[in-house]
Amino acid sequence: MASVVKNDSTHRVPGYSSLRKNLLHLAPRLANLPQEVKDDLEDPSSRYNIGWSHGKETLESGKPGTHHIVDQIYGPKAHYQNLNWLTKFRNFYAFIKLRPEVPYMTTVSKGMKVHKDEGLESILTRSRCHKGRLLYYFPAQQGIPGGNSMSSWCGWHTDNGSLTGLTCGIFTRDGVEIPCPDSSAGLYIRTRNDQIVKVVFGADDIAYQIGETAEILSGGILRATPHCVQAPKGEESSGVERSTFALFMQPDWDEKLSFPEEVHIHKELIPSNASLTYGEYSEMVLDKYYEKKQ
Ligand SMILES: O=C(O)CCC(=O)C(=O)O
Ligand SMILES: [Fe+2]
Repeated sequence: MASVVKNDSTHRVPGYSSLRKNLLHLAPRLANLPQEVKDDLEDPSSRYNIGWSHGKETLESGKPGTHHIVDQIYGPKAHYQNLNWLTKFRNFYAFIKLRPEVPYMTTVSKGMKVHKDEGLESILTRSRCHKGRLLYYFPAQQGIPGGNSMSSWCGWHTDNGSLTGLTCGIFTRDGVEIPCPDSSAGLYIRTRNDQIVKVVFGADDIAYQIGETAEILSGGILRATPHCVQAPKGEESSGVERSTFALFMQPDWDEKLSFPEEVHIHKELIPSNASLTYGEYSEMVLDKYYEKKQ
């Protein structure tokens, strides 16, 4: 994990506490809308990267990602312009309110030089393609095979962007916030020396994870953080849902990336000494995790 930043007087995001709460409480509301409303928010042409997505992503060697997501791309991007889904669901203008965090978060990446004279910070600062994802985890069915595994809510994976900012998730039952009955539920990461660690941070803090693009562009100096999400277990956990928000900071779609000779991740996808745009690279990775575009 890159770091956990305290939302204290030195790093304060104005109004963060209420923005977080208001946003996260929208997740169960959206997830419980009638199916036809959610169908209308789907966008297959972006391979469910914006709008409503339920069980479309495949993580951890063929295991479906059991999480359910709503995404919004900030800023213009031809690839995503065919669906202005915000106009369909006005409440999600809350996403836009979190936008001022983007430059704040990029300061974390200060000093991470990705090639000769270009820092990750400048690539991320000029990017208009940061992606917000409101996540909702449906209550886990108790007593099903595999339900006890550490990755029972979301399979092990690394994020595709450069740096991911995560809010502290909330647990709810029927949309009402509750303390989680099982303290082992939540986000886990694997460290560089192969230890599995539960990520614990405060309601007003933001956790940052390193993504694949930062690993690739730094030639492996930075390492993408493998992570998964565990569902709560036991009878008293029935009906417990989880909601959180991830901000994937990533280069612009058209940003030309020079990949180092030695690539440590997605080796099979990236030709050696490749010069790809971030968009081309993303499409390759999406082919791996989603059904190929027809
Ligand atoms: O739910 C979380 O805390 C993490 C979500 C996540 O890993 C993702 O959306 O890529
Ligand atoms: Fe992730």
